[in-house]
Amino acid sequence: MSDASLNSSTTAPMAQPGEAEFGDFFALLKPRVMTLVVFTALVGLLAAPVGVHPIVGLAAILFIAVGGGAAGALNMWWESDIDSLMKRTSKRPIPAGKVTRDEAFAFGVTLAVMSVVMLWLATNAVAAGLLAFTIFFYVVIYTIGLKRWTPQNIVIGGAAGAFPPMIGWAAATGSISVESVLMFALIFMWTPPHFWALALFMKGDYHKAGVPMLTVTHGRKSTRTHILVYTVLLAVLAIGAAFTGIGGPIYLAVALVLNAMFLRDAYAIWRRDEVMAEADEYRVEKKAFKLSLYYLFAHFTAMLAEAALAGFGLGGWV
Ligand code: HEM
Ligand SMILES: CC(C)=CCC/C(C)=C/CC/C(C)=C/COP(=O)(O)OP(=O)(O)O
Repeated sequence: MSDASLNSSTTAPMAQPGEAEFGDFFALLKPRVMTLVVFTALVGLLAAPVGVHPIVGLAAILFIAVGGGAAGALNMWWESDIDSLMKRTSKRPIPAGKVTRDEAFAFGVTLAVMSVVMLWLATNAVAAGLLAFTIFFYVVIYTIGLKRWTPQNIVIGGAAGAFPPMIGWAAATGSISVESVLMFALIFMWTPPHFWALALFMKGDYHKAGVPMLTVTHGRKSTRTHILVYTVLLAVLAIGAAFTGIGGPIYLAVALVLNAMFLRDAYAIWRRDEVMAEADEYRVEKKAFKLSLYYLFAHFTAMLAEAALAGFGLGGWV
């Protein structure tokens, strides 16, 4: 490879326009993270007390997925400089020299506009407006605004990832309700412990890239305390939600088990120091991160089960 085809700030290869393959564009959509995003949107849509025609429901979920993917592509467009510095992200399509920044930008904007317009045509203006706002929030407020500026980036920016069930609910009902706001709140409170557990074992990455994550600005001990505090608040919210319109006995059982497990892990993380964590290669932190994914999946599955039973006149506490 000639020097001219290397990126000047790193030794990463530079992409040539038009050479990217389908898989490279697909990777820009952050498909793995978006699976859970799309699942929470699906639960929002199905749990709503208004029946949706299956074709309309399928179209709505597809457009929400495309909108989420577009937001991921625009995030990678803006962050290609720091992505090339971090081990975890250095193989992404732009730093790996597969897709140019201009291609990623055009791809992201096209899909973002298309997803919003199509969701509007398929469902209603409230759902489309929420999708547009979510994309804007993730790309402009979180990625361009907060992420490189404040360690509260995750706490505030996490709202972006909490909107999808509200979008799903709005696609079915055309409105926002207490139930969909509760789903939002659950993801909002869940995001900080989900991310900070990972930040603890992705040691050095954010430091190297100069991103002011809590681990970098306030240190690792403080991050451990933050995880515990947020997990306690999350448990109160998640268990309390069992006694609202999205809950019921099945949800309560799931919430009690999962929150006990998550609290146990958060407490173990808080009790540890770096020497202990280094010794077992961050086993507890890795376990908590993995559990965070099951945690959210299980809570939303339980909400879906309650809503399905309600359809037969059996859900909730009545
Ligand atoms: C600002 C908020 C969030 C931040 C900073 C964050 C950060 C991360 C990071 C850095 C990873 C590591 C894996 C990767 O690079 O792909 C990850 C994984 C993951 N996140 Fe999050 N996350 C956030 C919110 C969410 C939300 C809202 C969801 C879904 C509702 C979610 C679902 C997932 C899933 C499913 C994975 C595992 C992906 C895999 O298997 O590789 N995250 N998250
Ligand atoms: C419908 C719609 C628009 C949904 C968007 C959902 C959304 C905003 C999810 C956020 C999850 C996510 C990819 C976080 C990564 O944070 P990061 O970008 O800081 O992580 P990185 O370091 O891996 O790039």
